[in-house]
Amino acid sequence: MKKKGRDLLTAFRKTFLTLQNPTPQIKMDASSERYSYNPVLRWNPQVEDYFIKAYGSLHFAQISEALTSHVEEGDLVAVSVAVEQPISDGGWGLGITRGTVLQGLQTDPYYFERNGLFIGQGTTMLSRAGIFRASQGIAVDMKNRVFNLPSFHDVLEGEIFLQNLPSIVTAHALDPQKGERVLDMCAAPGGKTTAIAMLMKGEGEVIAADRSHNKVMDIQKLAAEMGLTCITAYKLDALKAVCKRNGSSDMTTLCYNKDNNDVIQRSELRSLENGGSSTTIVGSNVDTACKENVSNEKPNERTYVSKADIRKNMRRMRNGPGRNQSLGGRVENSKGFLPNSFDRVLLDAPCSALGLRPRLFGGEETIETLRNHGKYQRRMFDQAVQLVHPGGVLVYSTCTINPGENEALVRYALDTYKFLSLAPQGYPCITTIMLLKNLHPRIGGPGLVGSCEFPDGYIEEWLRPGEEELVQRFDPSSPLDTIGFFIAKFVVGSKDT
Ligand SMILES: C[S@@+](CC[C@H](N)C(=O)[O-])C[C@H]1O[C@@H](n2cnc3c(N)ncnc32)[C@H](O)[C@@H]1O
Repeated sequence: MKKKGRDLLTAFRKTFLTLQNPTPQIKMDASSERYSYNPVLRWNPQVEDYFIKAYGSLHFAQISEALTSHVEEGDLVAVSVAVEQPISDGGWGLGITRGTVLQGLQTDPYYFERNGLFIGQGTTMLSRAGIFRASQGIAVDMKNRVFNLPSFHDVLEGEIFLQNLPSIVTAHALDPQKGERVLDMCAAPGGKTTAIAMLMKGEGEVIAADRSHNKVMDIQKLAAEMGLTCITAYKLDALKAVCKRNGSSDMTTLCYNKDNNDVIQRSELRSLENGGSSTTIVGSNVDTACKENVSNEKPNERTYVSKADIRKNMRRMRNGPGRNQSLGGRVENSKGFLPNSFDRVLLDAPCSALGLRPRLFGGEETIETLRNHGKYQRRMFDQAVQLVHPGGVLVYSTCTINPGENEALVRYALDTYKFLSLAPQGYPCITTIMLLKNLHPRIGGPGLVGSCEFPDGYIEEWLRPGEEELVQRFDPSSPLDTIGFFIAKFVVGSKDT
């Protein structure tokens, strides 16, 4: 292993890599000449502190990550790191990262356009999947470095998590508060879940659900890596997220009383969610609602500890919590949660992902499949809406530009659930400073008003005048240079009417 490559690995695993000379098999979307990204780094504040101390005036504040899914071993990639810039008030600012690298030859007039700091070119030693999976090895063998970058080795690993700007904005739109009970319904790999937990300063309960066992393990691993113990992850089908107690999922059942003392309220809730049983469940995750694999257990069955667990715990005691600390290979199943049992719910729905960039269209989506996404999302929304108590907040987001999955979902929601109203998402924001200061950024553009008639006569209704400014639509072709994304925030009113 070359020392240079090893030293740079940690940095480059989470650094901006873009295909510079794509292999002939890769075809770009004809309408898009460039690969562009707009990722923003979330810092663990202690690391930021350490980093600034360690590197003094260097002021690294962002490392952008934008590794296309098509990078294969042996590809030539451009590597950029975004840095903090001086701003007009004399301080340091995080200009929104633009890791934009145009494709083409060096003679291309846009060849050098990038707002990140271009640090050189290299050859990938692993595929993209390999780079993000491998815990050691060389990610990129730098062939052509512009200058010497200090090694990030052992400094940032497991401490930072990179996200697209709209994803970060989504967590801020949810605006979770300390001490609240928050559900992230389609949570894997846990990017927004961890952002939510960080906004809550680790105080409260963040429940992350996904239907995939392995993806739930990814959430657990990420939460453990980031030291976010307020996150509990479950395997759960979001289409069955509402737990039917005594055969009923009556939406008006109020399990959550805002006026009550929090502790009493939560213990009552747990009791209810465990079927009203007085059994005390010993061990972790007592907060699970209606758990399949716990609710019928006898207390003493929870005391069994496998040899593997003992070995793991010994390793942990010896090494302390590290990036490889995971909660184990077991994943808890959940049978769902009681109606009105959350302060806030995020439904970051599976979607057609037509906002992702670079988007290499394989022509796989048809009008029918796009409509099917919408139907699936509405069914999930029907569940989500039941889980938020009156006065709570529900945020719906997608990474698609398809109005049928965005504005049409909002229309459906407002027309179906009269107790829902769209909530403003914050103030216009031009720098990510607002994000870091926990202000509420409104960065995306307005939603689409009107409707669309399809050839088969089906009319898809979008937003009505006045509603467009209450949602955020991120257009990937806008100067903001983000992925395509959509965020709607609903406030839940009284469900009695
Ligand atoms: C857009 S991704 C979520 C990204 C995640 N919120 C983040 O920011 O890291 C959608 C997720 O929904 C999950 N999913 C799809 N159908 C589901 C279902 N019926 N129940 C629960 N999760 C589902 C997928 O496994 C996928 O992880």
